Amino acid sequence: MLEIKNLVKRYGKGAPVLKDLNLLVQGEQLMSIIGSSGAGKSTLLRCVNRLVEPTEGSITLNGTDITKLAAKDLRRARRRIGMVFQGFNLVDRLSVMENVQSGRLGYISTWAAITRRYPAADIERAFELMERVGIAQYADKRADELSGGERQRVGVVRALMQRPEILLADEPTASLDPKTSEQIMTLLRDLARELNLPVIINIHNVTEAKEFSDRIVGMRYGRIIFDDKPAALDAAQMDEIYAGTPSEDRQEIGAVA
Ligand SMILES: Nc1ncnc2c1ncn2[C@@H]1O[C@H](COP(=O)(O)OP(=O)(O)OP(=O)(O)O)[C@@H](O)[C@H]1O
Repeated sequence: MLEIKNLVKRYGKGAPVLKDLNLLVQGEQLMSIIGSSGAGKSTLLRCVNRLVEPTEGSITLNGTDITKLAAKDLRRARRRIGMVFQGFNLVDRLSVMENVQSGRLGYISTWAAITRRYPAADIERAFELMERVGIAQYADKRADELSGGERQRVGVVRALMQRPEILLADEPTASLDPKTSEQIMTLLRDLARELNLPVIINIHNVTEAKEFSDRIVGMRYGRIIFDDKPAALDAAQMDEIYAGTPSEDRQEIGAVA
């Protein structure tokens, strides 16, 4: 369970971009964060693993307040938080298996990692996960030989190798074509259920968010102004979340009822 309480983020001496934000996320649900550009979606996601330092408030993951941790404990806590990126963040010249095993860095010895002598249990788990997401046949291929959708599957498996307690995905489909995007969203939704894993996705495409999420959080100017099931996201709510966003931009992302 992730519990965010009274979270405030200020960059430097600027006005807060997250304003006293509260959020509770439990297992087995795919939650999408939507909102216009600059609403604070990325900042919120990045506060959870402290890629961005929160200014005030607490972020508690299954009993551990992440905001209170010093370097060593923070490193340990970060292993419990999986992250999937828009640009996949793979090492192109390494194989799929090597990329996947990098999710276990911090668990295995540096020597084992350098010599690529991964524990048998890690190899077995990697194959199980790769088979689950449909990339096992590419284990020995270089990451840059794969398509975008396949690369994002590698990113997902790498994150799952950590056995995370929560999975954060920052615009995971923004670099993909519509059909592949749908496949990745389906995969993330199904994995949330299968692994009883809360998945939080920061996403621009409202059509996808509505189709695949169990819950949608709408942000505006650093605050949550909508938090409900997708079906509850009506025209009035959408107008509030996207007020000021040009209508052609809203059409493009499906931010119209
Ligand atoms: N490193 C930074 N330094 C200063 N201001 C920042 C920094 N990162 C983000 N901001 C500001 O914080 C606000 C929220 O940005 P954030 O990227 O979290 O929004 P977002 O909703 O994710 O936007 P987008 O959809 O465009 O990615 C914006 O006003 C942005 O300019």
